[in-house]
Amino acid sequence: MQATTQPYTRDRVVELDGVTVAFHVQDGIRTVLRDIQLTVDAGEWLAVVGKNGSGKTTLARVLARVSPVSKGRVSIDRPVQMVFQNPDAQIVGETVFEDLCFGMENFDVPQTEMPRRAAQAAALAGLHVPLDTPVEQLSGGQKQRLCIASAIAVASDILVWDEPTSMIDPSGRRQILDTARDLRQQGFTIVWVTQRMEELAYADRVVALSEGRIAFVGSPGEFFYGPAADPTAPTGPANAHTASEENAAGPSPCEALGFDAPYVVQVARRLAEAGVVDFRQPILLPEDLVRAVMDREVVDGCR
Ligand SMILES: Nc1ncnc2c1ncn2[C@@H]1O[C@H](COP(=O)(O)OP(=O)(O)OP(=O)(O)O)[C@@H](O)[C@H]1O
Repeated sequence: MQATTQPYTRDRVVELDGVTVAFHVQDGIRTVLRDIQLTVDAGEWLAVVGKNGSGKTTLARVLARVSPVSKGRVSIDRPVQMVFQNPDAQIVGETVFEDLCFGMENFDVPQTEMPRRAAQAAALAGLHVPLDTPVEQLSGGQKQRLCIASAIAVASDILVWDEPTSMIDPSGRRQILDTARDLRQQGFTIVWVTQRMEELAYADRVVALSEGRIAFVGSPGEFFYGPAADPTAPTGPANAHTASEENAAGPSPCEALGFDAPYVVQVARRLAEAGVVDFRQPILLPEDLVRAVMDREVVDGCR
């Protein structure tokens, strides 16, 4: 099974045209983003990766309209909210309800509308606690969900997540990813900034930044296996495993940019090189690999 089988509509909700962001620093001007051309479609999951300092957070802030640009055009047709790394830096209320109301007040949501919206947003974000729960009683994962609920409560359906899993444990990470996947299923547009390669499996597209420029745009399969691994490429799915073998010889875009591919991708590529598995779709998740191995028609030594 592919990780990204869910179709998304092709209505463009974000367009960056020639965006450059530069800051005045002590010894002159520092250009952090250079000539960025980027679109985001409604309902899409766009992952943004890059090394430290490559400009990911700045790009996220431009998308959320909290960072001005020095040059270029930003077109965004609806509210965008950010979900940050550190929930404590984002939470201002003493209770869940108070925190949700704070954001809604800033967006002029009528008082009478707030309880309904708060309850709905908390449920969508998977925050299943009474709304009068003190924030200090929430776990790290629940605080993240509160930040997500705050974003949803102000009627934003474009959520920009800036390394949301970087400060939480693996099980909390899994839950946040699942919440994002649920939201995407319900039509939310997700921009997911991360340095964790295994999280790219859930994206429709990956944008890789290097020194403030876009160094790669394509599917997660292309990112990890090379362009010919994309089943929609002209060679077609039937030839995809051959293409994967061809690509296996050279570095993938992921490797060329200095990242280690997720373990499952490394194993899949080795199995393909050894001729153990003919995968016709890029393997992105452990369950995809297990299925590809189970589905092979002939297993050496088991004829
Ligand atoms: N307001 C600012 N003034 C000057 N330099 C800045 C400013 N904001 C960001 N930078 C610099 O721009 C570069 C890119 O920063 P940014 O936070 O966008 O990168 P990043 O890819 O998100 O990095 P990380 O993964 O470390 O968070 C960094 O070198 C940073 O120091």
